[in-house]
Amino acid sequence: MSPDFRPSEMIRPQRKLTGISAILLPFTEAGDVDWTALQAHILRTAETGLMPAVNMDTGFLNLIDEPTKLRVLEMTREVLHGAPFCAGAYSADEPGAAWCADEYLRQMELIQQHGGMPVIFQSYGLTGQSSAEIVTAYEQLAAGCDRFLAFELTEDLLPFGKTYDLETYAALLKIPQCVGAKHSSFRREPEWQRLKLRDELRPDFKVYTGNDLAIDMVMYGSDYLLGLSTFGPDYFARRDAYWLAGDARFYELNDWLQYLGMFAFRDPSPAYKHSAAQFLKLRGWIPCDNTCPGSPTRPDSDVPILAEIMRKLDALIA
Ligand SMILES: N[C@@H](CC=O)C(=O)O
Repeated sequence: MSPDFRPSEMIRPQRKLTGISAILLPFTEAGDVDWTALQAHILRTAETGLMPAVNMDTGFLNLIDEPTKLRVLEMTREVLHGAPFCAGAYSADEPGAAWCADEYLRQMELIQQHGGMPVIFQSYGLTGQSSAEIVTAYEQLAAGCDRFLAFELTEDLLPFGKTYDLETYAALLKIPQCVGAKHSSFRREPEWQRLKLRDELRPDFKVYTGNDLAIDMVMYGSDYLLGLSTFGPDYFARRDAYWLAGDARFYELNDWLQYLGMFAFRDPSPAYKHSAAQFLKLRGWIPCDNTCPGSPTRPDSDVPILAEIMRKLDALIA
């Protein structure tokens, strides 16, 4: 990092944060999607003031089939009655696949028809290209919509994830339809660099932290699009209100949410989705903590630890 780069100078107190929450797709004992619980969680999230994001990693976008994706979009539109939401656009493929703009454009069109803003979920075909080709790919997608979010995902969560070089990121900032980007490298430095670049080149562009291991990146100018917030949109909404008000209670609430994030996203991090299900069951919000077939699980011994964190968080927002 260059010597002129001082994160402490980037802190932006009392800022109104934009929070987007990647909704967990819940499952029943029989292994089917629990549509009732999903509907309730989308609504609960929107009612706290966070924008729901469906069909993301937390929604098992790379594991669910087309009818399920479509039904999630339909349900989200119905339950939100015109309130804004985001949804992942993804073209399922294999290592070595060629870039497939047509399938992305089709998915983006579907999302927009349902009233959502597309989030470009990475794929082998997208990230397997050169930096210049990746920029061209986003430009192609921009021609198909008014607004979209880009998304850089850590390979720790999905093997086709990629963190772009800064030149590529700067090129994304030049695409008018790309109004923001979720950054999930799970590292602070590249996100600080992106914030710096954003401030220089395009201040209205939103850098959404996807760093569940450093949720205080919002203090430095990031907004957020997190999976962790699906565990407790109410906790996050309160934390954000404390930040806006300059209320010292922000810090302890953030500390406990971070403890939850560190625990849930520990190695193997893709199992965080089962941690989310265990936590939502403890909260009484879903009846079953089954996760999507094919997704890794956590041991039952995690449950008492999650319960202790939940009790602390509940006390902090009481
Ligand atoms: N939970 C996120 C992934 C991590 O950043 C998502 O669903 O996209």
